[in-house]
Amino acid sequence: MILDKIVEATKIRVAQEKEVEMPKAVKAAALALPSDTGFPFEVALRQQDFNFICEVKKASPSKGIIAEHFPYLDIAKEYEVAGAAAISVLTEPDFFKGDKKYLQEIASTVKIPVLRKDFIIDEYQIYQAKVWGASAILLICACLDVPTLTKFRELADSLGLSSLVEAHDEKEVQMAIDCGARIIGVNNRNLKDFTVDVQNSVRLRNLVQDDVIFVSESGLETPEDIQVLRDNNIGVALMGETFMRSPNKVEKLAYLYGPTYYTPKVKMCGISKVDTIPAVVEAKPNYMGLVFAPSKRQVTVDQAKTLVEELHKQYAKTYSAVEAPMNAGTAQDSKEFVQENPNFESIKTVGVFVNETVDNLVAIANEVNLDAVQLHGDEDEAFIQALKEKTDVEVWKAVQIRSAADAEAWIDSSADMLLFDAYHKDERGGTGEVFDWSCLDEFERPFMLAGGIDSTNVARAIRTVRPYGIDISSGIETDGVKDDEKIKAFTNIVRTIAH
Ligand SMILES: O=C(O)c1ccccc1N[C@@H]1O[C@H](COP(=O)(O)O)[C@@H](O)[C@H]1O
Repeated sequence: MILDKIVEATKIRVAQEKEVEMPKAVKAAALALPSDTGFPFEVALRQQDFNFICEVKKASPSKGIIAEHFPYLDIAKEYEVAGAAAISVLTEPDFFKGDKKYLQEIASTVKIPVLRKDFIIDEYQIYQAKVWGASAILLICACLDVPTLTKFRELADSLGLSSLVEAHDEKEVQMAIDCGARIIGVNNRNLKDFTVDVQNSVRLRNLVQDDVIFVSESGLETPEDIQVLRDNNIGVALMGETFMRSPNKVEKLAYLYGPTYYTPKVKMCGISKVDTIPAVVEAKPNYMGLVFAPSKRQVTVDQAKTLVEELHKQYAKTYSAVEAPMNAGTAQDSKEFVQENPNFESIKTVGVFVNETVDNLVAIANEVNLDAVQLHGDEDEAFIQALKEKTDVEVWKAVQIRSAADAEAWIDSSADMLLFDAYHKDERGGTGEVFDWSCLDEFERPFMLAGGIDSTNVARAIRTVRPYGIDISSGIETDGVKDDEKIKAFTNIVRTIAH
């Protein structure tokens, strides 16, 4: 059987590797790394109602070479952008053409957790996985007995690594349960004859308790396959070949997930240069944000007026012929055009302030022609109510989140919109830091999600949090400057995944 051959080759490989890197040294290096990881692989696999582990795989014994051209880092980055929960990386060299460098480089590049996919028969390989940056290892029931599975799973736990324990039939599922697995994967491929039957994981699902993460592996290809898993209480799919053969992995994952049935509003914040306006107009977000608070993105009232006027002018020029053809071109300026075409919706403008007075807020909003003011300071409910009495512009309240209670405290606020951002001791916003979105799991009011949103996490943000809108600032910058290419890429991702 092929598995016996792989295990024999693995024994030889591990022996050779031990000659090159002494087990004592590898163990010491692994033990020197933090073990209080919080098991990000497991956390990620529970984050959404359905999650994908996407595999970086060059070849397999059953299919031969899958990817002649193998830009493994680009593939991994694309999986992250697409919204994969985790990435599986083959390190087995003889049969799967894997390599430790794939794991090392991918783990140090992406922010999502990485699984070492290999044939683990020796503790040495678990220490290696830790040193190479993995968050999880694969343990295969067909290669190990229950005492060894248990010992390896416990060792992985002690290092802060999760174990995906793979089974193929009833007996092996029982072995996985007996070794205390918290994640059980059922391989739909029979390693004896390579036949694939997606129903295999469905058939074995009921043998595993609900509190164990259940992964269906191999042979999955279509949205219908995924629906079958969902219908049978299976929340994770591990897929390799299907993704490897897809030229556009973002589109592929969106297709497998199916429609989101909503499109979040998008606010692009911290626009401070007229040069950026064409990219914003082309991207067509719902809101453009201008920062009036002290910040590297701060604009004066005069600069803001120019930016808003330029935005409306360029927007009208670009879209009026399509969206308001009757009056296109007759108005003298953009303000006049908007007045003459009340149904023509340009990009709305939001001013970002920290602890500004009510009078100043009203004056600036009028002068700049803002549609909303976003309050990022210590403004309380009484302040918001006082402000709302003096202006018709929308009032948004930004709240820094450390716990669910921080959001809950604002549930009854009279603010027109709540915006949740990452907590920072010294900064009021624009930090590029992400907070724990699970704090918003129970929050039942529309809100804007901010804080470190970028192209690599927006797909998961939309699918996991389903916010009313997404607010992005540093995520569309390079070296602190707004980047037209990032604005474009971000927009394409949101359009591809949310519809
Ligand atoms: O962007 C700023 O410089 C800023 C300064 C002061 C208050 C708020 C600010 N920006 C807001 O911060 C969040 C998150 O931004 P990021 O994507 O994490 O960089 C967003 O709401 C901005 O409007």
